[in-house]
Amino acid sequence: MAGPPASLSGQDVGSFAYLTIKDRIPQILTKVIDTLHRHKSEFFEKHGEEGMEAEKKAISLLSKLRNELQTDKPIVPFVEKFADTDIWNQYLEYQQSLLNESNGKPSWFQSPWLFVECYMYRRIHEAIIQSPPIDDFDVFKESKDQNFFESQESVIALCTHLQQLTRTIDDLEENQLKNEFFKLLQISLWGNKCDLSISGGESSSQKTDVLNSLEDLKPFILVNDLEQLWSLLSKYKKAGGTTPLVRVDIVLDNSGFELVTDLVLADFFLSSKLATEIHFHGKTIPWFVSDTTIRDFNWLIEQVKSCNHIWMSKCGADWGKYLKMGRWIYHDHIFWTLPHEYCAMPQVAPDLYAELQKAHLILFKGDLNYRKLTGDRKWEFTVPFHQALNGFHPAPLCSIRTLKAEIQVGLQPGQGEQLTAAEPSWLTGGKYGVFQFDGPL
Ligand SMILES: O=P(O)(O)OC[C@@]1(O)O[C@H](CO)[C@@H](O)[C@@H]1O
Ligand SMILES: [Mn+2]
Repeated sequence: MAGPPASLSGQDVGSFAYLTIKDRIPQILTKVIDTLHRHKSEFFEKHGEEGMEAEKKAISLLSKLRNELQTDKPIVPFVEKFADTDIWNQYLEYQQSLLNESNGKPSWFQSPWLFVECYMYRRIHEAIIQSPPIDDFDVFKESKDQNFFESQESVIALCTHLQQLTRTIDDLEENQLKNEFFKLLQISLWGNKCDLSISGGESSSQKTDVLNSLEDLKPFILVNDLEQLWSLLSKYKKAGGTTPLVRVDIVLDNSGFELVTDLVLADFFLSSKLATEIHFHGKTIPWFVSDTTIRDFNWLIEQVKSCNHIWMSKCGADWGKYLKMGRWIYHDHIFWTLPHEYCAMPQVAPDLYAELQKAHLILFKGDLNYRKLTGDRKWEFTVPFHQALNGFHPAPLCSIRTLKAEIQVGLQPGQGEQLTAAEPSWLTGGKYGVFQFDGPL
């Protein structure tokens, strides 16, 4: 049998991968440098001269990185010792070995896009950890927080909706409950439109009322496996306590508005008794601009809790309690910020794979997770999702993703071609979305 297809790469001039490496990534780096500049006086107040020196050092390392990228220099190994340094450098050697026949060195435009894009964020982190005492500065924190504040109205609307729903949830008929479940899943899907790396780090918050737009957005869901999710979870609920623990894992994506939609969904899982335990998975380092770290997760819940709105603060208080009681559990693992595709998880991070195997359902949020699930490869549009997962089946899983990269599998024959003819940017504009399920029911 033929192996999986080639990786998306900057080699394909004019592709979204190429344009990302050429334009979007340098733009993000420039923004990071600017952020450090703007915090100069804060570093001085906190750390004196040493803080100023550290800022200078980080900026010079980042400028060097931007130059390497823009002149398509070879990818160089990491020097600073960190928890994942050896794994990263081994992966770099592996990429090198793939090129050995042609005697080339992996460079920015010649290597797989997934690899170089992850590498760029890891190099930003290296520049920061090499610059103590500002080595725990999150260069993206400001924009993540801004995204949350700018989405305030939508957050209030969502929290109010959730609180009204949970007050009467036990009286709902099965069909009504299913309807509400589908609504919150769709909100979580469209919440994924708001990531900050696609907009080159520019503000991209939620300003419209998603709740009232769901019907209008339905035609843009290209694969809709929501029924499978319902069958799977309602089966446990109907069995009435024969499976006393029902665990749903959510592999988080972006902080800000998207995280609120995920927490609202996670709250609903518990209130509806469709699940008894929610496990969240976040990033250990700042990643793809808007991704959630433990600091973002705690910060956001604290913000929701201390807000001057009765239903919003009630949500925050409930969420704090879930965490205290262990009904919500937050995990992080270095694997999520490695460049590997997920089919490599059993070898690279067997502990994480074993953890995921305990779930009854795993939800993978966002575009980058989709790219890693499918290996970021040039699959035909009609290849089944199960096949593109390439052996990654820890538990029943579902990708909840708006399309922001030139990759999509599991479509009907002709569907992809029709979309291409009608709307050339359908794969990358974030306008379309999928709920794509894999697993036994
Ligand atoms: O995973 P997310 O937050 O949905 O999207 C991350 C993302 O914006 O980053 C890349 C562009 O730099 C794209 O693959 C993708 O659209
Ligand atoms: Mn993201």
